[in-house]
Amino acid sequence: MKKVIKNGTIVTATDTYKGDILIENGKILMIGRQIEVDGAEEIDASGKYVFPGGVDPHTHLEMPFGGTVSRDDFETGTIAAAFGGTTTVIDFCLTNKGEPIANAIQTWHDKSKDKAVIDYGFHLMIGEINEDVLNELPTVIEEGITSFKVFMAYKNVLQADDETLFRTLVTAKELGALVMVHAENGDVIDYLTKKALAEGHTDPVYHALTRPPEVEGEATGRAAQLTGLANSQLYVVHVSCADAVEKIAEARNKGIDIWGETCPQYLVLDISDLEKPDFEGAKYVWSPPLREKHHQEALWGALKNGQLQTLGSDQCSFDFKGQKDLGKGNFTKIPNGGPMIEDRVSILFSEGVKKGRITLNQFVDIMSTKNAKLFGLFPQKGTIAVGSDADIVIFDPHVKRIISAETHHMAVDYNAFEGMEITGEPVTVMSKGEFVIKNKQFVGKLGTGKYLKRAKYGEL
Ligand SMILES: NC(=O)NCCC(=O)O
Ligand SMILES: [Zn+2]
Ligand SMILES: [Zn+2]
Repeated sequence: MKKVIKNGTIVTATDTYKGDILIENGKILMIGRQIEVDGAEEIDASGKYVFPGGVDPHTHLEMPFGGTVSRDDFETGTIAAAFGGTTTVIDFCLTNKGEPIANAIQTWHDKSKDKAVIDYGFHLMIGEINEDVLNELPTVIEEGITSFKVFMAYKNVLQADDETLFRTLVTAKELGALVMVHAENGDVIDYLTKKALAEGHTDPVYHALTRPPEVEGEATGRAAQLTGLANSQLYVVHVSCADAVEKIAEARNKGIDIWGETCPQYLVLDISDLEKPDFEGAKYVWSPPLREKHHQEALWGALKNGQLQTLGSDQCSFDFKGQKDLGKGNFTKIPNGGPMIEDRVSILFSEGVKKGRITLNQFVDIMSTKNAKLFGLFPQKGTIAVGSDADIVIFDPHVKRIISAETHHMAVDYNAFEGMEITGEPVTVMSKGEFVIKNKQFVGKLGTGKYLKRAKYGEL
């Protein structure tokens, strides 16, 4: 059945205008001033914004980590994402050294199939480069996994060495993939954490104190230099501090093809959250860690002036009770990660647009369009245009609400933004023309979200 979204203010990364949107067979068929179609279902968007669905380029759903598994899976995670106005996620497929990559990818297909309510793609983690890996990568690209992730931290677990990073950059250039890095100096962190524990420092705040901004700045600068040397392309995930922003800006000024993502937690939370009593600081343990407050303005400034281009959630949720408490008495055993998928879009709108830090069009670009472009999904995703998937968010820009675990839709037992008042909320969310959220109620079906084969980097 055809649908028409009527009387809304359509906002894309470049334009803001009043118009109606006609949808048929999952696609946007027409955009115009007054569209009347006999028999079409009409959805009134008067007084609301109509955005392209958010594209979250950074999630870890049902991911094994720190001796446990992240709580939100492709079912609860994508439902929560939809409530928050996100209609596409790109999740990290982890690999194990010595095991075929094809097995790892199959594991991620098994986790997601018949569960997701919005579309999804995968990035591939590269932990080693050898002949077997090199032989498999062309097939990986053919299967639409066109971004490779290298961890420069988590020594003895996920961390890759510089040779692996460099060879990944060289190979990615040849194959048309975008390399993503978790940029922290894992060796220095390893030294600092052992020293802290030896001195008897076990509280959650030591997670941040043993991963200072310098270790992120250093790793970001190193990755950027290696990208220049390889004449390749790099996307730095979860940038948390001014030190890393400076390195990205410096590299961009030199003409290096480098992009930077930050996350909502770094824009609104700070290191003082890690000092909360009764082990509550563990709720805020993720990597890179929360920083001193002044870093927030550097991140907002970088989003405004284009030195950072995207917002990912880095969703990797663990319950406070039963998971985070694995690290009671030893901060290094607290599983790293937090629940962010649901509030990513609304926090950017409320703290960014409403507070005048970014424009409405920048907001759409940062939470959706740029992500779709960088990761080979545009214009199928990331915009409102004739022929694009009808992934659409009808957003009330005036409603005020308090974020709380009591009302969120993630499976996890706390919300990192608990008690924060924000303005603006998705009311209705469509994936490929079908309602997933209708008037703030979940009406979607498990399994309607499908795997997305993505285009090569730069090939639109
Ligand atoms: N960010 C975090 O602490 N956990 C998820 C894995 C990662 O992105 O490093
Ligand atoms: Zn990371
Ligand atoms: Zn992550």
